[in-house]
Amino acid sequence: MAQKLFLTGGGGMVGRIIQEHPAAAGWDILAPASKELDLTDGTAVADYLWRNKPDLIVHAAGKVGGISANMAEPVAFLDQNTMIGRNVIVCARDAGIKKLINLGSTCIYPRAAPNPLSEDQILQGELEPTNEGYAIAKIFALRLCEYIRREDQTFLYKTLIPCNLYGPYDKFDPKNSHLVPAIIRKVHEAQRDGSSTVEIWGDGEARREFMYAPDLADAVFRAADALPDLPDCMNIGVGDDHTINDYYETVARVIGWEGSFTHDLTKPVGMKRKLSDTTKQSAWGWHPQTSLEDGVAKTYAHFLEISAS
Ligand SMILES: NC(=O)c1ccc[n+]([C@@H]2O[C@H](COP(=O)([O-])OP(=O)(O)OC[C@H]3O[C@@H](n4cnc5c(N)ncnc54)[C@H](OP(=O)(O)O)[C@@H]3O)[C@@H](O)[C@H]2O)c1
Ligand SMILES: C[C@@H]1O[C@H](OP(=O)(O)OP(=O)(O)OC[C@H]2O[C@@H](n3cnc4c(=O)[nH]c(N)nc43)[C@H](O)[C@@H]2O)[C@@H](O)[C@H](O)[C@@H]1O
Repeated sequence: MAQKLFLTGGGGMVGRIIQEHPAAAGWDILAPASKELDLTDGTAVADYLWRNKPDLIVHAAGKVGGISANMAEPVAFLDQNTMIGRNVIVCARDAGIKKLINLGSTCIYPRAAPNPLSEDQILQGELEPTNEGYAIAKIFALRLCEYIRREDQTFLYKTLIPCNLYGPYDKFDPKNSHLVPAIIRKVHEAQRDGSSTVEIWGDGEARREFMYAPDLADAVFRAADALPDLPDCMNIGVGDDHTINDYYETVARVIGWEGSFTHDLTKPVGMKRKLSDTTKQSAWGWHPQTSLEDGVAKTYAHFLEISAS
């Protein structure tokens, strides 16, 4: 009899990719959309968990977006993600569910923390203002898992802290895109329209670490089978980063567009660098397998599919 997995955020990029991972076939997955189960409704979440009693929860739901979305809606990013995190984690504990994987984000690290960012730097300094609300909500959920474990070690509530992610089912709308899907759309449209230039936000010298989301799904299923051995929180990353300009060059190469780039220095740039320390991940014996070129090519192929449909 397959174990029951309650996956929050099943309709999103990470959630859909988790359900497409080969290991998903070994689980009986419950993945209600927000219209079926609004995770901001604590009573509904408690009722759902008591009725379904999953063996494991993977918490991938949230209000998620890139730098401009975070700057535009700090209240919603803080309020919704805190409510969702509290309801999923506390209601799980109250329902006696013993296994939970919570997804954090490397945006929780102090903006001035020396890179690479290690897990012991959490709360050791001011947060990045452009996504402070979201980061506070992510820190809240991470600490909530740790406190529950501190009160009762039988609750295996652990947090995986992914670096920036991209991949199929990403958000390509400029309103809430992260960098990679934003570049894919801009360069694709420049090629389609015969434009010779594409605009980069900022000077392009900021650095980011982006991991292909299917690699995170692989780490999640590996973690599901190894929860007792995991630390309370662990970065999940590629362990190397590139400048924003490099990402634009890579996407242009993959798409085959040979134009040039301009820089809009009035645009927000966020953290100068956000590279995760993958020492714990390496000790755990896992590393992502997808190169940036391959990941971008697969994401672009998916983008073309959904654009054509
Ligand atoms: N994308 C990144 O670069 C990145 C980096 C690090 C960490 N993460 C983390 O990874 C997780 C997944 O991110 P993602 O990129 O997959 O996000 P996403 O594509 O925006 O998906 C988020 C999902 O959360 C669900 N959701 C939002 N509010 C909800 C509510 N009130 N009730 C129920 N469900 C709700 C949405 O469900 P519906 O579609 O049904 O509304 C959506 O499917 C998040 O925890 C995020 O913080 C993401
Ligand atoms: C993982 C996510 O990281 C997010 O921070 P963050 O990496 O700056 O979020 P991104 O939106 O991926 O921006 C990454 C970097 O790319 C630059 N950039 C250049 N051109 C563009 C563009 O066209 N669109 C976008 N979106 N960026 C662009 C942007 O200025 C910033 O320095 C947080 O806001 C979220 O909360 C979350 O934590």
